This record gives sequence, C-alpha cells and structure tokens, in this order.
Amino acid sequence: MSDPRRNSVDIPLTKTLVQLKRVRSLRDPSTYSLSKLATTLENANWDTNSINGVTLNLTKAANHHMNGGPTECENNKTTGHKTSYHRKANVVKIRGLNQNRPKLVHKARPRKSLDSSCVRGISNSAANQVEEVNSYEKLQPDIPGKCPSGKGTPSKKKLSYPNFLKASAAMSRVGSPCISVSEARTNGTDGTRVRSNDVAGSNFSGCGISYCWSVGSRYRDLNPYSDSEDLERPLLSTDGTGTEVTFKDITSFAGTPRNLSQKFRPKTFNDLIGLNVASQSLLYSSCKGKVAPIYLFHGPRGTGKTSTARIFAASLNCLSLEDQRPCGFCRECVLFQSGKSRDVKEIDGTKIDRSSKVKALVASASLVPYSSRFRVFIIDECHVLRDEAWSAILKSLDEPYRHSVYIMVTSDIEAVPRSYLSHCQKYHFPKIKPADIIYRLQRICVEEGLEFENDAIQLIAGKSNGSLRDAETMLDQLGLLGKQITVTLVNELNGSVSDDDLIELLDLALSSDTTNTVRKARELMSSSVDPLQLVSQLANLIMDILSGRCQSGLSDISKNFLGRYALAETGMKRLRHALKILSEAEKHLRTSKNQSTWVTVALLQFGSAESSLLESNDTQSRAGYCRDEWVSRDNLSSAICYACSHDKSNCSERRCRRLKLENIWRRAVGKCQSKSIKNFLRKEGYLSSVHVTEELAIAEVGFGHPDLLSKAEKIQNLISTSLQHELGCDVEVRLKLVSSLPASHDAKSKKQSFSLLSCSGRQQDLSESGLTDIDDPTKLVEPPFIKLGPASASEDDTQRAVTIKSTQSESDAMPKRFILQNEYNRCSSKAMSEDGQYGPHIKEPDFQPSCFARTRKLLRSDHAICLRMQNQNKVGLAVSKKEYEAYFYAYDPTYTDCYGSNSQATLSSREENLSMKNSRLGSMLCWRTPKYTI
Ligand SMILES: Nc1ncnc2c1ncn2[C@@H]1O[C@H](COP(=O)(O)OP(=O)(O)OP(=O)(O)O)[C@@H](O)[C@H]1O
Ligand SMILES: [Zn+2]
Repeated sequence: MSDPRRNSVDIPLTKTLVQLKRVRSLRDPSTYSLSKLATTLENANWDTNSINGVTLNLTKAANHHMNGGPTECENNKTTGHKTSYHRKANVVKIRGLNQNRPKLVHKARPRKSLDSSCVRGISNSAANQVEEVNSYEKLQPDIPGKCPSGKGTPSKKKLSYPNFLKASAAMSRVGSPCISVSEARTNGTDGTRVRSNDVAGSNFSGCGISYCWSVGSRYRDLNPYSDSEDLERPLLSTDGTGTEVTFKDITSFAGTPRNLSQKFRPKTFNDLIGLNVASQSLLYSSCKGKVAPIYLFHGPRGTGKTSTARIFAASLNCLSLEDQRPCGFCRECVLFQSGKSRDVKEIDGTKIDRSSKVKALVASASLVPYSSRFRVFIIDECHVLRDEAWSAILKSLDEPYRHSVYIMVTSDIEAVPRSYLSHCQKYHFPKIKPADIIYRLQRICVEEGLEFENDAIQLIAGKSNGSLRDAETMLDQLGLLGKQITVTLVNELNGSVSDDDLIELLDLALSSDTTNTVRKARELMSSSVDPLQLVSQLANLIMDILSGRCQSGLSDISKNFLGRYALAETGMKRLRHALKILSEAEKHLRTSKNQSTWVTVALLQFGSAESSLLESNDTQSRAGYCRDEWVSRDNLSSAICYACSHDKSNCSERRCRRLKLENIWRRAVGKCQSKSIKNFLRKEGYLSSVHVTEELAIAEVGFGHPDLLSKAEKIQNLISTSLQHELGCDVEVRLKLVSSLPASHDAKSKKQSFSLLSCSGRQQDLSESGLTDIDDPTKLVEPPFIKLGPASASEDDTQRAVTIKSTQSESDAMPKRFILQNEYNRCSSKAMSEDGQYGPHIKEPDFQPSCFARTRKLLRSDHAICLRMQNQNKVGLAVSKKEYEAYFYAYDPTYTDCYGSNSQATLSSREENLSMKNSRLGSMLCWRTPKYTI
C-alpha cells in the first residue's frame, strides 16, 4: 500500500539539516545539545554536483553515528525512486533527489518530521535490532554503587559504542509515534507494533501530529522529553573519539541545563517540595497500577505541575519493582531521561488548535505503546484546549484503551469547563511555602558555591510569591553578578524598597507626620519604585508584622518600631487599619493615572482614620458608659477618666466640669417659680450632661424612679425653660430613668457622674465634689462645645446631637483621635452637591488656625456642623440622611495638609452603633488634599 510519506523521504532531511545549521548559528555549542549535531553537520561537506541528489560527506566524528546503521532505505513504493543511504568510508550519499523535488517539498511540508528519510532508514533497519539492544543490560549505564531496580549487584556493564548507536538509531526513529494505517499494518504483521483500535478509520494516513509533539521553542529549550523532530536524532560522541557511551553521555545529550530551574528540576517524587499529598498519591497509583485515564494538575505557576507530570509519566513506565519509582536506571527511565521515550509526549495545548490535530492526538493515544506500559500525554496549558479537543479526548477515554494516560496541566483551572473537570482526577499544586523555598534556595546556593545572606534568601522567597521557579530564576540572576547575594542586591534587582525604608515610611505615616510622610513617599517613588509595588510591599510588611514574623537584619530604628507596634495591642490595631486603607487604595491605584498621589493620600490616612477606629473601638468597649453614662454610675469607682484615659487625679478639667453641671442645675432649678417644683427637681433630679451645639443645647436630666420620671415629664417644658435661661440658648431636655440617684445628690458631697463629651475630646467625669469655684456657665456653650445644625432646624433635627470626642490631652498636640457619636440617623441634609462633589459647606475650606468663625461659616450648612478643638484644631462634620452616611473632615494645623477621614469613625445611636460606611466624600477630600495645603 502506498504510503504518501514515502514520496518525500528525502526532503525533510534536507530541511532538518538546514534547520540545524541555522540553530547552530543561534545556539551556544557548549550548552545546547542541538548544536552538537549541528557542529557535526557543519563539518559536513555538501556535494551538490550529483545530478541525482546530494552527497553528504561527513567527517569522522559525524560518521560515527552511521556505524552499524542501516545502509539502505526501503524502496519508495509510490514513486519508484530509490532512496539509498550509502555508507562508503566517510561519505554518505543520499539519492533520489531529482527534478520533482520542489513539488515533493511542497507536498511533504505538512509532515516533514515524519519523513526524515535517512534516519527513518536507520531506524527501520535497526528495528530488528531493537530487541537486541533494548535489553536492560545493554542500556544499563555504568553507575558504580547504584543498584538498579534493586535487582542485585549494580551492573558494571557498559554499552559498547556501536551497540549503543544501534540502539540509539533504533530509538531515533524520526516522526510521529502515530503510524499510518499502512505502517501500522505493516508493523503489525511482524508483531512489533499494532493499533489497538483504528479509530481514525481507513482514511487515516499518518497522524501528522508531529507539530503537536514538536512543542514550541520554549519547550524545545526546556524539555528534553519533547518529541520534536529536533530531538529525534542519533546520538553523537562529542569528540568523535569515544568508543563507549555511558549514562553520563546520555544525560548530557539531553542538554546542559541553561538555568538553575533546569539544573535542579526534580527527577523523583522525593525531589518535589511541598507536594507530599500529590506525590504520595501519584506514587501509590503508579506502584499499584491504579491509574486513571486522565489527570488534571492545576495550581499557580512554577509550583511543580509540569515536573510532577513528567515524574509521574516516568514512574508509570518505570520497570522497577521497587516502591521508589521512577528508579532512574531501568531502560524506560533512561530512555525517558535522555528524551528518547516514544511513549511520553508533552504537548502544548495551544498546538492542538485544529480538528486534524485533535484527531491525530486521539489516534495516537489509541496506539499501543512502543516499549512502555503506558502512552502518556502531558498536555500543558490545557485550559486553552477547545471544546472539540476536550470532547474527543474524553470520548476516547470511553474506548477500552488501557494504555493511554492524559495528564492535563493548567495554571488557570477556572478556564476549564466544569463538565470536563469532573472527568479528571484533580491535583492541586499550592504555592510553595516560603520556608520550603528558603530551604531549597539555600541548598542550591551551597551546591553552586554562591555566597548569600540568609535575609537575602528570605527576601527572594518572599518575592517569589510561592513560585519556586521564580525564586530559582531570581537566584540565577543574582548569582550572575558574581557577588555575595545580599538584601540590597535583591531589592535592586526587583526595584523594591528595603524593609528599613518601608518601616520608616510606615512609622511616619502612622504618627501622622504629614510633611515627612509625603517627603519619604516621594523619595521612594521617585527612585523608580512603582507605587503599586510600594503599596503591596507595605501591605506585606504589615502582614508580616501582624503575623509575628518579625524581620531579622533590620536597623535599630526598625526594631524600635516593631517594638512599639508589634508588641502593643493598640499598635496592632493601627497596623490592621493601615492594612485596610492600603487594600482600598490598591483598588483605586489600578485604575488611576495618578498613582503616586493615591499612595500618598492613603499614607496620610493612616494616622487620622486609624485613630478614629481606635477610638471607636475604645468607645464600643465602654459603650454603656458613653451612651448611658448619666444612668450608670458603675464607672465612678474607676480610677481612669473615660474622657482622656488618664488617671482621674491627673485630669485637669474634671473638678470644674463637675461643678459647672451642678451649678447649672442648681441655678436653673432656682429660676423655677414654683417652690414645690423647685424642691422636687433639686431633690429628685440631677443634670447629668449637657451637649451644646451652636444654637442648641441638649440637657439630660435623670430621675431615680419611674413615678418621678413621669412626674418630671409633666413639667418638662418648665425644666427646659429654666435651663434655657441659664444657658442662654435653646435647650432640649431629655428625661431619663436612672437606676439610682447618686447618694445625697443634692448635697455638695454627693457623687454625681456625668460625662461631657466636648469637642475638646474630653469626656468629663464630674464625679468629684467639694469644689466651690463656679465658672461662668456661658463658657460651656463656647468651644469646646459643639453646635449642631441650623437654627431653623425642624423638631426632628433638634433631636439630634453630635458629640465629638478626642482622647488627645491638651498638652499633646498629636495625634488627634476623633469619635463621632451621633444620636440621630436621619437628617434632611444634602451633604453632597448635585455633581457628586462634596457640598458647598466644605467647598473651599480655608482653614486658618485662628479663624474658627470662618471655618464654621465655611462648613456650616443645613447639614454640617463645625467645632473647634481646644487647641484650635478644627473638625467638620457633614451628615446625610442616606444610609447613616456621615462625612468626617478634620484639619489639624500641625499638619501641612488637611485630610479627610471617612470610613472609620463610628456613628452611634442610642440603641446601636452604626458604622459609617460611606467613603465617597472621604475619598474626594483625600483626593483634593493638596489643594488645602497651607
Ligand atoms: N514543588 C517543586 N519541587 C521542586 N522543584 C520545583 C517545584 N516547583 C517548581 N520547582 C522548580 O521550578 C521549575 C519549574 O517547575 P514546573 O515547570 O514544574 O512548574 P509548573 O507548575 O509546571 O509551572 P508552569 O505552570 O509555569 O508551567 C522546576 O524545574 C523546579 O526547579
Ligand atoms: Zn525505572
């Protein structure tokens, strides 16, 4: 039967040789195996004078591989041309190249690699010798001390060179493993090879899949196992003088490793790092013969999927009876390691892009293995396979083929349709743990004689993001520098910031040192550090600190920082919050054109916003006190002032605040006309707190019994009027039931507890007694008190009060910590202007430390309040009725910038704490921060 491939038997050789010559010119002869053949070919003397063809004169070296090879190619049955392969002394003649050649070239192109005639000639003729040379003993390498297959003493037998060449020639059969129908039949008759099922039908004329096998250059470079036409070549002695080929020769033929990844590519399951489960399972599977038809290896890049697939493939075909498979010494292992196995194919998924190739693949899988137990197809990047390919492969699994195994490899399992996934036995390859990477890198350094700093290795491991290949590649690059591998070098190579620099920046940002934060951030980003990378590095650093992975090799300053933050709970909270800000900033960064600004803005939020969070946490922890402090007197016994967290004895305003409230109440009650009411209020009621905004004061008055409370409710207006007279502004009175009245609260010595949450940030505990000085109560309505809302506010509006507290002590300029405690959750405000920008009330905040009035004016609107800190700092708050949104805006004259803090302040109602969730304004304020620099 005619075999079309034979029409072109001589063409591919020419092409291959030309190709090899080209390759030779591109590749380093000392490192790339292909060039070894090319070197030989370079010495070839092409004689084109022959009318019938080309005479190829090979030098002695080149001629070696012909020894023992066949001398005649089989007849070309179609054309009648005789393609001879003469070996005469050092001259090999290839005949049969005639005038029809261009035509043949054209025809033959699609399956050029199938038809390298002379090598085919060799292999075909050598086919009968395969049995002879394929035996384990003949291929057994000389490896003293090793006991192959565990079968007694190690073989000392060396393969003689001619025999080896026979073997290699036999194994070097060029072309696809998929034979044509005719070939299959031909071979089938002598029992060397049969198709188990001719799935392609009688039309199938050769698989033509060598393109599939012949993986791209990447695979050719990296993969000695690929069944590409390049690798289908005879083995050559490098110097031409050798007469014996050892195991070493074979492995070296597979190619000198070009990088550390190749050099240290795992060869057994034991070599795999961090893949215990997968390794054990696959090893067991191959040892026990429980082999699934299709596997799927998935996971991030550089985690050993392809390596494992290869090891598994080798293990499946390993002849060893031991549990340690692949043994590395049996015939199959040697074939595999030398890249000569015909039964293990590595295919790039992108190459199976046509139905013809899919068919060819499936047809090929249906063939019985050449010499092994299984035909293994490793399909890399399987997520690019088309549905057609998947269906064909999966369908073929239904056929009774017991010998084909697919190992699908992908780093993007999401892209593989679920229906296909369920057919596969899946193995996940997780990111390699840093500790494992470090261990591996250290071992490589030792083996390669590289000097290294341990911290540098740790840094590399950290930067490799769980990819061992990335780590090895980085190490490779650093090793080229010929210096010791140091942290600085690693940072330079990666364009990253050192941990000391990062910590300095973090410290500045957390301590709200705006000027220096901006300066440092600029400095780092201008030194070619990508803003995104800076954010990512900062986030990683914080995570390291939070997870207790304190860095070694840091400067004293950095250690000091870690001592302050990593060991203190508050420090950890700050860091957590900073991390949150960074993660939000990262989202913006990806879409922003002005990334540096975003980074700076994020950094500037560390101090303020994080403080809000801290305070909010503090507040929540003592929420009962803050919300109902006038009810509960449990905290009276506490030695800590809840206003400033200082010892009560050090609280400077405590006593006078206490007296102020007592006297306000006393004088207000004194203004009542009715003596009985006067007595009732003086005896049964007490003023627990006053919250004063610009035009409204909210006074809370407590009574110890429900009956008393209901009685008081009847005279609420009277109480209100009295207080209005006393305070000089509208007063909203809130009557509360308290568990018990302070002991002899009407006496000077009574213990009365209330808290005054003022804009100064003082939650005043006025439980002290015995003070006689009475300040002018009107001072209470001045800052530090807060003014809420417009005078024209509706009654609903007047129900609202805002308390802003800072734990900052007066003497302490920074940091500011604000808490928003909001007793309302609705407001008829329009905090945002229509264009989505922040409202007119804060349009052009022109903050001057001394111009509180102006600030107030700027911030003031139906829905904004402003207040002044005792030390002249200002805080603006705008609220909206939407979703309890609240916008917090702060300015601190000790900073050069003003900045917004959005999401972390806590809006709390009496019943519940509501987290402020809106971030819009905060972002905008932050975004426009530079405008407000003064
Ligand atoms: N688990 C591992 N154990 C040992 N070496 C590993 C491991 N993972 C990766 N390597 C190293 O990385 C190199 C590349 O690994 P491999 O090609 O198997 O990764 P991969 O997961 O298939 O990557 P990709 O998805 O990018 O193809 C190996 O040569 C080896 O040096
Ligand atoms: Zn083996």
